[in-house]
Amino acid sequence: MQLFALLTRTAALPLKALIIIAAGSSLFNVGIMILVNRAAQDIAADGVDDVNWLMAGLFCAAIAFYLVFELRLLSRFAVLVEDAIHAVRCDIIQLLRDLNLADRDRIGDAELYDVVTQASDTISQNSQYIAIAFRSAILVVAILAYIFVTSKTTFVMLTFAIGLAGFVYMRRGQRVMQSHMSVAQDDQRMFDRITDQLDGWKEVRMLRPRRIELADAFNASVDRAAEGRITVQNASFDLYIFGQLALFILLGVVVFVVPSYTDISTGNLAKTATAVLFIIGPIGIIIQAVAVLGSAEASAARILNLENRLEEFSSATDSRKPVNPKAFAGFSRISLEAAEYEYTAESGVEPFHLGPVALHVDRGEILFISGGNGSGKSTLMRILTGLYAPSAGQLTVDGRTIGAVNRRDYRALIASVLSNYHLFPELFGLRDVSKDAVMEQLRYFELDDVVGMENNRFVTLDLSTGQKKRLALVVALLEDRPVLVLDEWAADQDPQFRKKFYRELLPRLKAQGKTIIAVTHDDAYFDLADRRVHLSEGMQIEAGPAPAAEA
Ligand SMILES: Nc1ncnc2c1ncn2[C@@H]1O[C@H](COP(=O)(O)OP(=O)(O)OP(=O)(O)O)[C@@H](O)[C@H]1O
Repeated sequence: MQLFALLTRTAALPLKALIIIAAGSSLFNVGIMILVNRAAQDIAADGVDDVNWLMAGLFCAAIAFYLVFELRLLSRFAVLVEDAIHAVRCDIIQLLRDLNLADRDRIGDAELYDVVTQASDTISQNSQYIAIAFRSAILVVAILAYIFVTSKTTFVMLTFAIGLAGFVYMRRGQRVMQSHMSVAQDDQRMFDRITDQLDGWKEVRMLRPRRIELADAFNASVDRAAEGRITVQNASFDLYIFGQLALFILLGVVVFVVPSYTDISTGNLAKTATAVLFIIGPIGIIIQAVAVLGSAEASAARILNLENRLEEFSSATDSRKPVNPKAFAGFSRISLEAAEYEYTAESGVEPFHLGPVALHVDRGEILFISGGNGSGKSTLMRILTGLYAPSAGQLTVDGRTIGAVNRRDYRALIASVLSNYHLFPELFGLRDVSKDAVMEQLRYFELDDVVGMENNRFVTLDLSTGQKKRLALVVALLEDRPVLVLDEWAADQDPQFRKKFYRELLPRLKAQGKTIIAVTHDDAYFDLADRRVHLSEGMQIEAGPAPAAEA
């Protein structure tokens, strides 16, 4: 059972303690039943006289003890479940943080959000059912033991009937569980459509047919998800009805079949019938729990499935030893030696292949990378930044190959603004940078009027495209690392600032000893580069001489 595997993954279930608490709760529950039976027997024998205070007192005491054990069981289980969910969420986020970019690209956001939020919440919200079902199972055993003592024939008949009904019930329960899994997939598709709507807000607004078709697609995904839910609910309801029916049959067996086929006494028949009435409650709870736990089981399966995939990826990822930021601090040359990269083929489409590429950049140099759209520049930058591992050839620093063991040390050399960069509202990882240093950079990038800092947070990120890119470069420069990697940074800048970037900032950074690797289409500034690599359709071709013209 996946749910059990998930709950016991981080710490063994304290089964002994739980059984003791559940047994305590069941014991007092059975005690209540025996007291009721006994009181009924006394009344039948002696008629109703005064209140039997001893029995009433014992009855109240049994209820009080039952409550104490029951509450303890529920709270213990809640802590257990929350601990397990917390641990699994942390594990998944940790595994995700450690993923290579190439593997990260293969995990859908919808699946990730589902696992970290919805699937975990489903388990958390249903945890009390696990506890109550566990207690109910023990209670059923205890009541059956009582029936065994009262009438062995009834016990055999009941055990057989409960076993048969339980078998059929569980088989039907598996089908419900499969329906839960397909509902989760429908939900993920619906989430993708919502993302399309939110991310494509402007595009949707601008083209009415797009709005209509996207709305149709969204409605279809919502309908599908709703249909799936109805199927699950109907199946759960069927299961519940089947369970109830089985219970009535059970009662019928005791009242009609048992007296006819056994020599049970009237007194024992009454006791057994009461016991069956008492067993109906816990069996009913187990029935309800199985129906509800189907969704928890499906959620646990989704969580463990994602975790397994992440673990598979992480076995091929970078070493977990602590990063040594000084490992390559004194480097002289970064090189790519016949490096190649190929994306994973998706549904029959020929994957893009980069390389072989051979290049080097020496400390303090400026390397430009140029090429047409889709020629592989960004892919090359991801290799140069250590985000992608080359599928052939190698990335080296002063002859040392960069691989799984030292890739994180290598990345500590580099600050970057890549394509699809993300601006964080806070200066994460830059706590030691003074506010003055930040303000100085903001002034240099002419952002001080629009972006302020408060408590290490930017006051706003509501900026123009070019301003956002400037802010991303501010953050990269504050990282103060020896190598700066920029992917078409100047593309969104106005001509004045573009000139300032090429003619003032880059030479200044070079003078400070920074190594700069930049993707650029600005051929008017190619003369700045110490060397240039040109790509065409993934192949490295000889870079032409840089135009001498001053922009
Ligand atoms: N995650 C990915 N999975 C599969 N293929 C990809 C992926 N990212 C990019 N590609 C493919 O790799 C090729 C090169 O993309 P890349 O982004 O490196 O080009 P580029 O030179 O930076 O283009 P541009 O100038 O348009 O930004 C493209 O044809 C693209 O389809």
